[in-house]
Amino acid sequence: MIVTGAGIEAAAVTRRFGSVDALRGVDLTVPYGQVTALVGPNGAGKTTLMLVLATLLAPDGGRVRVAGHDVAADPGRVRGALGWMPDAFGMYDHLTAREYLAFFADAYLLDRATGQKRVTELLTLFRLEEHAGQPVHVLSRGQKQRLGLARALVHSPTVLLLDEPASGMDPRSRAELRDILRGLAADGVAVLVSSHILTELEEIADRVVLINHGRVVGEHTMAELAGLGPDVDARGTWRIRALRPDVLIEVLEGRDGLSARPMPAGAEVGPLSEDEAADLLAALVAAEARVVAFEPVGGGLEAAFLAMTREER
Ligand SMILES: Nc1ncnc2c1ncn2[C@@H]1O[C@H](COP(=O)(O)OP(=O)(O)OP(=O)(O)O)[C@@H](O)[C@H]1O
Repeated sequence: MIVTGAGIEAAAVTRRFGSVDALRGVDLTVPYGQVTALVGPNGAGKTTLMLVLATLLAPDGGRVRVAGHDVAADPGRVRGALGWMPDAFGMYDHLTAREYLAFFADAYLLDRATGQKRVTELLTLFRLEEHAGQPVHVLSRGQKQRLGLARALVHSPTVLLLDEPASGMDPRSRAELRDILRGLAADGVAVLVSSHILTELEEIADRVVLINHGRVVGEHTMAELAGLGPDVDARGTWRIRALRPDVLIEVLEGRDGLSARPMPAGAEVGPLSEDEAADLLAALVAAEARVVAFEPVGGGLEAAFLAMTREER
């Protein structure tokens, strides 16, 4: 395990497709021992960046080191140190789940005994033992996602890249994914994960890198985002429940320019800053709406995401 430097160090990375500048000078550091989230709207450049980091797409300019190795000069060493789970990946459908993992253990040149032990460990970790003998094509989407993550971990990588890993997973699998990623970070692995499911990232990630139009536009620790205060230009959606929903709706309708969506026994309102939310709560209490819940949806990360994309909507 490399303990100095960072798992990923990218500087001024550019990549163009025809007339589209997908990456316009990305600087990114992914430290060991942490989960870093890569968050941005559709088309921001996340997948393009992940492909560059995974040595699968050559950048036009800039410098990228993964686990201390240059992606252009030393792609073999990068791949040896890197676990990669793309958002859509091929499966060798007629192999069984166990054969599939054993194939990758061979590809990473693990000796037979170590490979078999590792495959069994991963089948257990991802609750796939009872499917070990089944062909991959009969697995459900969520089971395939779990197998894909197991595949990425076969060679015990020190840097892990995951593009939308939670899509298709049920709540239990997602909770397990969270525990597995936290466990890998605790073991010193540098994890970079992209996702649109912001509430989940808040539980998984230590820090978030916001990307938009091919550039990094913000970096925050989760602790910073949790503490976004009234002086921060970030507005989020708030979920309100009240024992008198009729009074709640009356107050919301009486406030000019407020965007509200009714929900069972309450409403979602926003985007609102913390200051505006505090004013609204005071008005609801004064009107005796009997408020039992008033909370931000998605928390600080959603607020930061909405602030980043607000100008475009
Ligand atoms: N092979 C390609 N050929 C042409 N344009 C491409 C190619 N790959 C990506 N692009 C363009 O580059 C930009 C960034 O795309 P990218 O897939 O990296 O975004 P993303 O952030 O992963 O988006 P999403 O959240 O929708 O997956 C987009 O404008 C996209 O159309």
